[in-house]
Amino acid sequence: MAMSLSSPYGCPSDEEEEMAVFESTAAEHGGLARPRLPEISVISPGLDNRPAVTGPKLAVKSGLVRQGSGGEGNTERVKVYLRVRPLSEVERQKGEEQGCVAVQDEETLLLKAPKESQNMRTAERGITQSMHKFSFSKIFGPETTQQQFYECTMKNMVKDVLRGENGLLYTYGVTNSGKTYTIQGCGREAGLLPRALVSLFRKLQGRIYSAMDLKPVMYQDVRKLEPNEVKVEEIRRNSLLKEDENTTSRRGGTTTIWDSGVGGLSSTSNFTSQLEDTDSVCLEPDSLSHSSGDDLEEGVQFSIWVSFYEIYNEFLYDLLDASPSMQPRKRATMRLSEDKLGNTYVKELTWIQVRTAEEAWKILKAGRRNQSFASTHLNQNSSRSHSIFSIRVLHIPPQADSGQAMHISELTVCDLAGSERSKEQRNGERMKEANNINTSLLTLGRCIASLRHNQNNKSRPPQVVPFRDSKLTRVLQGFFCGRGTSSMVVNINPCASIYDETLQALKFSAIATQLVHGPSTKTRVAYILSLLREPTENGNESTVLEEEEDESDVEDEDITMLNSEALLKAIDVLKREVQRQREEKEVLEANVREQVVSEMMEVITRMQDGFSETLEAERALVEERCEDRISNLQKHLKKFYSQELLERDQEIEALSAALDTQSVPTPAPKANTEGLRRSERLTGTDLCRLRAELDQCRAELLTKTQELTKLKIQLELPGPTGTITSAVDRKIEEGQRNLRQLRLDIQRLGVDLQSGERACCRNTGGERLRQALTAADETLSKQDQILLELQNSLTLIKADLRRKAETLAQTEAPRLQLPPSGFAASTTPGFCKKRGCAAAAASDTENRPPQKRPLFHSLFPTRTPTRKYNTRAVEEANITPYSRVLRSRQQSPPPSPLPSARSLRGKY
Ligand SMILES: Nc1ncnc2c1ncn2[C@@H]1O[C@H](COP(=O)(O)OP(=O)(O)OP(=O)(O)O)[C@@H](O)[C@H]1O
Repeated sequence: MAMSLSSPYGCPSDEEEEMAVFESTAAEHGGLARPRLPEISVISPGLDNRPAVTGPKLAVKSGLVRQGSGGEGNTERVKVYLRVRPLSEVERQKGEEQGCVAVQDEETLLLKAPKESQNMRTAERGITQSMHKFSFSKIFGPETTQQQFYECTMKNMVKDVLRGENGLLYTYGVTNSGKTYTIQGCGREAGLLPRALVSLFRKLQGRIYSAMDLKPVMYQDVRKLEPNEVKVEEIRRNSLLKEDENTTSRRGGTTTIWDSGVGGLSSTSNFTSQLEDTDSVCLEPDSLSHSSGDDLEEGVQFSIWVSFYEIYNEFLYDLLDASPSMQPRKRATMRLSEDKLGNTYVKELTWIQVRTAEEAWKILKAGRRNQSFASTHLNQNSSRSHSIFSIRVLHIPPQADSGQAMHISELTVCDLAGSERSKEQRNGERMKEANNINTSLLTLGRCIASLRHNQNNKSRPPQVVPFRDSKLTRVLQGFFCGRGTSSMVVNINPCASIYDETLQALKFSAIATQLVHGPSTKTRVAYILSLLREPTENGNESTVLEEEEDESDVEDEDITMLNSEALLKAIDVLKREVQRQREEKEVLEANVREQVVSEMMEVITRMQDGFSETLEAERALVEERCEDRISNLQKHLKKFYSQELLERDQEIEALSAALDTQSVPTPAPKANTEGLRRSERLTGTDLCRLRAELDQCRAELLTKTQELTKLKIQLELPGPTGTITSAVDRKIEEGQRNLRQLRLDIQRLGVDLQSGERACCRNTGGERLRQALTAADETLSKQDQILLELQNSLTLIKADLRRKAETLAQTEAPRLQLPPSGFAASTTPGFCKKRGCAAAAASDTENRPPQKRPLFHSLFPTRTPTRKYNTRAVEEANITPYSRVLRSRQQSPPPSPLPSARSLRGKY
């Protein structure tokens, strides 16, 4: 989401500006209400007449709180310094100098909107003023030197940190306004940080604890290191220091590109940056000459550790962790964690022990090489991240081993990234950075506004301060909540072209100027002392404490000045207080737990109801689906079996048709017969085979019938009758043999058909098959009948022929004396014999016609022997093998033709 700079600070824009926020803008100038606005908008904490926030009730009473610039009775306000940087030559040539920034006095700044600014346009429409007045703790003009700035801003913080206080200094401003210049410096113009380091080490001369066995960890704890851990620390420290030396020796304008971890290659660290111009901390000879460590605690030694990290695109990167490489690589991010008291700290942050300012300087430079810089349209070497350099001072008492408490104090210097209109960034990565920078600065602004609101409205319920909304505010939270004091340096650039941005930055800082510090370490001491003055249970105040009260005033509220009796008393009071607070908390916790439990129970009940409803609905749905599936299955099964039955019926019809026509080949089993059961497939194959054999038999029968017909015709024709009859006899015999064979085959086929029909016709149109087979049998019977008739005719013919032969013999007897040569053969014994044979055969045939009788006997053993042959033959012809099957069926109960739908369903 692109954000413009119009209100990234939690400040309303000019249009929405509230009088309550920016204090007495109109009231100061005659109370003119809109639309007639005053010419100048006055934004100043000093002009706030309302009583500023008071600290802890009893702390004020005892007068322990330091007086701030806000006047008597106010707690100490947060120091907000303004630094105006000089215009560069190029900027002057571009006409940037339009007198829009004017320092009126040490605390007052006047802004006049230039012609082209947005502010001037809105002012011309009467919406806002074109001039704005701001007040700050101190304003530093363009001519201010680094040394002067240090003296007025950070020098005291260094003193405080050596006394055991924590301090934060952060720079804020539009990009290219001089923040990095102020913190780190440029060339020989060392900034606040190197000066602070030099000052610190000068004060600690001879008091440095050089062993590395005590290391700061977590929020503000100390850990004793094992010898092997000390070695690791030594290696890490030396490698960083060596890295600086190596880099210095190969310095020549090389640029290293680092992968920032999130958005690809976006961080550029230029070796020829401002800091690299100096190999050592360069300060004026007399700048810190008066520094001395006289006010340090007696016998205490100091171990100094530094860390350096940045917040880039809402990710934390350790700037001292990276080993140098010329290859782009992915940097590891760090996480924020909380100790058991809820204090936020950076987990796995590298802390390096330094023993001199030079070492600290080298570490700073080594870390800076890993920092995210990029070129923007306003600044060639713009910081794209918030960089945080921390110095932790371990106050090691002389008898540290004897269990005497060790103390830690910290000085943190934060160089915030410059705010900028994100829409002016054409590069996607720069735009993303700008958005993240603006978002975190916006959160910082909201936090400061909420803190101010809470401080000004003690009687109302406090607002939640959104520290958790950004990494920056989370890591700085402690400094806004009593961990120490914070100071803000607002940097501005007097260029006319960025007037609107400068105005917004100043409005943001105006809110910060109204902040007071949270209860500091000192005020906590005051709080303890105030507890000692609390009325005792019998209503009298502690006399010991009354004595100590004056003393504490005199001794500048130092608790260590109290005598042991008072301290013991204080401890007792504190113990009681702790006990009381614990009990309070327990009651509170019990209430909270009760509420949580009841709410949870409600939620669980609601969830239970919801689940039951869902379960019911699911069950109904599943039931419905199952029913649907069952009905679908039934439908499909029904369809499948109907189809199956239809196909079988068609097959049977085809079979019947084939049997009827005797010429149409039996249709081959369909390709989909694979799905049929094995028995059905076997039956189908057998049927085919049987049909083929039946057809063959019929064809043979037809041939024989034709031959018989031919013979009959031949017999009617005149000719050598003996030859003809004998040939006919042979043929008849042959035909009879064939017929016997055929009948045997038919009998076998009948049996096979019977079994096949049993297997196949149970579920199909068996009736039709039966009819077809009956018809076939009838045809066969008719043919048998014809054959019988033929045989009878043949017998008659033979008898006729015999008679004729006898007649002929009688008529030819006289001629036997002189038989003609043509009849010699017929009068030969062979001939007679043949004739005799023929007669015998005829009589035999007559006595034993037809040859099929034994076959019919075997086929139809039930025929009545008393009947005449012809009747029997007809009967036997009517009793076909299939009719036997039918008869046997009629005797046994018929199988059910089709399985019921119920049995099918049960089967599947
Ligand atoms: N007081 C000053 N005297 C002389 N030159 C200055 C002063 N302040 C800033 N400059 C110069 O102005 C330029 C921009 O300064 P600097 O890089 O410190 O800005 P910045 O606010 O840190 O920018 P960014 O937020 O983009 O990092 C630098 O060239 C610096 O040397």
